[in-house]
Amino acid sequence: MAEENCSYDCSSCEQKCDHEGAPDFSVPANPLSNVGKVVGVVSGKGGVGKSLVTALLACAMQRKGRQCGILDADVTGPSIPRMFGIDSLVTSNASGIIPAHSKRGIDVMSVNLLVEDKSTPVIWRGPAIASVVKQFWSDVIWSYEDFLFVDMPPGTGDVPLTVFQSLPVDGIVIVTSPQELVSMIVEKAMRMAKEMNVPILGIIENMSYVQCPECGKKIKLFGEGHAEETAKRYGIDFLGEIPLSPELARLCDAGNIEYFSDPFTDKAAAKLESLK
Ligand SMILES: Nc1ncnc2c1ncn2[C@@H]1O[C@H](COP(=O)(O)OP(=O)(O)OP(=O)(O)O)[C@@H](O)[C@H]1O
Repeated sequence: MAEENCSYDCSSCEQKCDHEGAPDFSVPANPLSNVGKVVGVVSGKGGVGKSLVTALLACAMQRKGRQCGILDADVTGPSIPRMFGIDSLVTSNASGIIPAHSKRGIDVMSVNLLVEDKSTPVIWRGPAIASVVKQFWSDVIWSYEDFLFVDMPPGTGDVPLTVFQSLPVDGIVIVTSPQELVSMIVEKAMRMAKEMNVPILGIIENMSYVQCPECGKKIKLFGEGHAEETAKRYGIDFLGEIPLSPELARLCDAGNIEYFSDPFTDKAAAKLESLK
């Protein structure tokens, strides 16, 4: 069969050809790596708090006694090291790159840990960025991780595609904010996940409300969010909402996100536990 007419679905095809199944773009992990579950964190657009949710999920699972790592695939906007207050450079040996460690032992790999001057912009084309992400999987020694969280760049471009094709992703968490067209974002993420054969673990809404410090009332700054009803409509788990919190912003800026006592990711953490 001509290559352009091939769906790579050999289960419904009787043609004899020289390939079996879809082309395999998977990249081998570093031989010294030992990774349990790989969880991608995605969003429809930038600035909705995807990196923050990635960090909070890793902190929540680490608190539960699970060893966690974060692969920062948001190469052009890496914010994970700053949230954890990591500014040293990573080191390497003959076997690979050794990730940095946060104060509470979360392993982190990010472009920002490779450059002295953190304000140097990464001005690379898509294929170069995608190749770096693959190296973060193949060259980094993720020596023992129960969970490796991948902070994806926003959208459905080159890099998310590379991550889905190259890494053994066990599931994705979608992060939305109340301002967004949630159903469109969820639909896009669902289609991509389906095509890539990756399960959607659920949706988390960030910046859902602000809690009045005087009376405790929840103020919906951006109006009513639609993440929960959208999740229901598509049969996806709604994993919770995170308020806009000045304390959280302050801890992020100070590199102390691990000290945020966070009840907001409990449901998501329980879902991740169930992956075991
Ligand atoms: N719920 C929140 N409360 C307080 N600050 C928040 C909250 N969510 C996000 N922020 C702050 O907003 C900024 C953007 O968040 P973050 O880097 O997680 O977004 P992002 O979706 O990963 O963005 P991008 O994809 O463009 O890198 C950060 O400085 C973070 O500290």
